[in-house]
Amino acid sequence: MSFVTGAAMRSLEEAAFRRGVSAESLMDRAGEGIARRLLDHFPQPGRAVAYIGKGNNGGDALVALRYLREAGWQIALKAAYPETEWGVLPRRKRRELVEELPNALPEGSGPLLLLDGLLGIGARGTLREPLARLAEEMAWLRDSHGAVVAAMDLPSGIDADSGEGRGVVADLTITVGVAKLGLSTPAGIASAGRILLVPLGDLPPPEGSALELFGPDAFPGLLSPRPHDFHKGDSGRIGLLAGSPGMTGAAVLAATAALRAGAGLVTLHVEPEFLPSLAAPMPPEVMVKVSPTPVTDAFSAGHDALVIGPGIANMSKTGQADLLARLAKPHPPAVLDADGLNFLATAGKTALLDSRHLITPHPGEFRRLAPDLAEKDRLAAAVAFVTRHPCTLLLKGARTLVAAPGEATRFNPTGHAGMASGGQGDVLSGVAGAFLAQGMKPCDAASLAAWLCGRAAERALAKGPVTTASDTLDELGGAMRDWQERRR
Ligand SMILES: NC(=O)C1=CN([C@@H]2O[C@H](COP(=O)(O)OP(=O)(O)OC[C@H]3O[C@@H](n4cnc5c(N)ncnc54)[C@H](O)[C@@H]3O)[C@@H](O)[C@H]2O)[C@@H](O)CC1
Ligand SMILES: [K+]
Repeated sequence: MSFVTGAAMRSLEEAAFRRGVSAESLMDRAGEGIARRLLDHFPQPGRAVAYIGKGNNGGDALVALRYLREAGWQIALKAAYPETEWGVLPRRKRRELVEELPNALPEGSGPLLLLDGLLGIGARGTLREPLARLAEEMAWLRDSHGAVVAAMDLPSGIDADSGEGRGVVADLTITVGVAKLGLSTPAGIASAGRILLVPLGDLPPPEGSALELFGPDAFPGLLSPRPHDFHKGDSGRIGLLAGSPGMTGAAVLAATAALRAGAGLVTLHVEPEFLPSLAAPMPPEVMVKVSPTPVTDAFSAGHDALVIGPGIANMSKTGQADLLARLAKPHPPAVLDADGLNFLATAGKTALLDSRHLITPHPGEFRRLAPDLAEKDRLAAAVAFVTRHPCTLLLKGARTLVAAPGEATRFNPTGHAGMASGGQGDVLSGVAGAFLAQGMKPCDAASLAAWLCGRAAERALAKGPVTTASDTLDELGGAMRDWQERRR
């Protein structure tokens, strides 16, 4: 699913109108789809307040409100203008709600959800009164009452193309038809929160987009159920070069993540002096192979994929030299993370990266690999990097990007700021390694790993606002189910 400008979205709508589709039927399906996404996220009924302007964006919120009420939610309406000033469709959608709606916060328990229907793609310039006052009220309820803001189509007041503009800051943005380009920019990312898409058959995304919103709707079948005669040889063997004294946790997290993502066999290769600290904390399912040359062993053991880098800062100099030499020769597909990438950068060997390599740098590691690209915007930098070095790049940051030669760059919508903590990258590299070992294309393995880790961290929000890497691990299985059920 691609990203489009506001003008391209209008063209898609107009093409649908020419085919005889009515604006009202689009709105009905948009509002219903938005409500379904919300009910997936909030299975327990709570309180929902729609904040609306006079345009069709408010119509989407009114339709969604009706479905929420049917699901047992208490509802209320805060309208910026008298009903006589609204557009035709929002007025009609208001009448379909029939009863008078309170304009005060509903009593009761459960989540307090604010549906931001002030402005959609019709927004021009800074949010003006009386909408600005309602946006401030939403921000106040979010900051001081734990309210969750769900933006209809895009956060009100931001520009659909650039994401610029001060307006509503949402926790989730449920975008209709095709995701708006402004949601993918740094400014848009800061306003949108989690992006969810309501695809509409009558608004098909244009072909050949440079940036795609990654998710189960766009990539069905990546995690199909296993056939009944599946055995562990089919699920992939991973060789892991990870961990060192003082950094054993990185190896444990990567190994456990690989197993939880379905790897059949995980073997950790270690030097004899690292064995005492690394063997003890490993889960019992992990094989530990000791040798004076763990790098050589890992590369020649017949593994289906390698995961290299989490916590290997203290690897011996001979080990590092061996690693760089091995990476330049034929070998199974490999995830390169953390110190694995730092060794490459320090040795000036970034040029050896090619299609066998899936690299997972955070912005600091990326800067070391390509200092000249660091000042470019993230999308341009990612594309320039894989054009220069034909590998798969998973670039972490506020919204992970996955770029690979010949592929549209993928934008991962899952995850949240509460997962900004050590160890999450180790989990990600283990999950990506498991999918590589199962024969998945590197850009699919990378995107799916990013989606699942982010989704797992979202599930962990039930425990509290901060998500540790162990919390993410605990929720990986549930995230895989969410993907298979295409509910998120
Ligand atoms: N057109 C369609 O067929 C569909 C539209 N849909 C929804 O409709 C939205 C677009 O609706 P509209 O075109 O009615 O536009 P909006 O609902 O985004 O708002 C337009 C109104 O906002 C006012 N306005 C613009 N900028 C303002 C600012 N900075 N401060 C205060 N007021 C401002 C305008 O004067 C106008 O009255 C989409 O984003 C989507 O949510 C969906 O229902 C799907 C179908
Ligand atoms: K909105």
